[in-house]
Amino acid sequence: GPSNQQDQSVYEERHLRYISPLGKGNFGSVELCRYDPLGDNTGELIAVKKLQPNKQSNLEDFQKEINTIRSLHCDYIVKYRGVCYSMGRLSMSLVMEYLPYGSLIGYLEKNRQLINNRRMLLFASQICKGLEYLQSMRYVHRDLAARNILVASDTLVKIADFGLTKIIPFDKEYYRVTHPGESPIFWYAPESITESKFSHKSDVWSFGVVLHELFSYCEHNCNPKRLYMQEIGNDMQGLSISMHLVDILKDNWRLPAPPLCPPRVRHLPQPYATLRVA
Ligand SMILES: CCS(=O)(=O)N1CC(CC#N)(n2cc(-c3nc(Nc4ccc(C(=O)OC(C)(C)C)cc4)nc4[nH]ccc34)cn2)C1
Repeated sequence: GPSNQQDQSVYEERHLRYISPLGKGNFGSVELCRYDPLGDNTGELIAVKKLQPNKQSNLEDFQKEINTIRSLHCDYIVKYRGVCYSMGRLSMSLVMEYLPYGSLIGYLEKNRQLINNRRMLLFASQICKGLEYLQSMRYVHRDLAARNILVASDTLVKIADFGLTKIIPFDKEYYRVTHPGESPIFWYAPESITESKFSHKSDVWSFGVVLHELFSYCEHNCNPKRLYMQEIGNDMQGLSISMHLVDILKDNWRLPAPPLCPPRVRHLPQPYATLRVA
């Protein structure tokens, strides 16, 4: 690969210094490491994603995730750095840029007082531009949520975690998933719940839920899951949660605008109102 360390593409495991855990999911986990070939602690900090050594997480999906993130070059999408092979265990890890401020959820909860509407709209526009870039590459993210948005600085956020991302076939407008798996249904558009159909439009729906999280400052007592369950809980009749959710959405119930949401965001101008958002 290119000479300087920044564009490194293969990282040698022997120079990787584990520092701390950064995040965890069903099939993978992300760790903070320092890549320190000189052994003098001057190496760069990197985020390393490993597969959980359980049976379900399969290497093929991880390989697809690596190929996806490697093909993305956008200021509003977390950057691929390279891969690290661990021969002994015949497995590999994904090396990415380390975003020091962590997930958007923790950042909003911690810095709530300091963040005004102007900054909130800046973050929203950056996520929107990241999504626009993904759509220009025919990718559907399928897991757009505040938990998967990372904070690079006080004025920059990036879309991360491409574990569920799919490419829309050239002759279709949507991607149909065969195995719904662990679905984040409270961020899903109705057609994704009922027909496992994912498209640029369903990503826009999820972006609407992310806007709700943003203007709720990711407060856990008004997160989308809790608000939807409160609404559904009132008429639980044995149907599955997802069927109840689709019912209230088809009855045009929507997440209530967060109390602190500015009027111009609360009431989108008419043309945008047709943009189905959560
Ligand atoms: C879903 C399966 S998953 O396991 O693959 N996985 C979880 C996932 C969700 C998303 N997105 N994730 C990505 C990162 C991540 N974090 C960072 N920085 C930081 C910096 C600070 C902190 C922090 O203060 O944390 C504590 C716990 C509050 C001390 C956390 C993270 N930089 C990154 N660069 C590339 C990825 C990446 C973490 N979790 C993707």
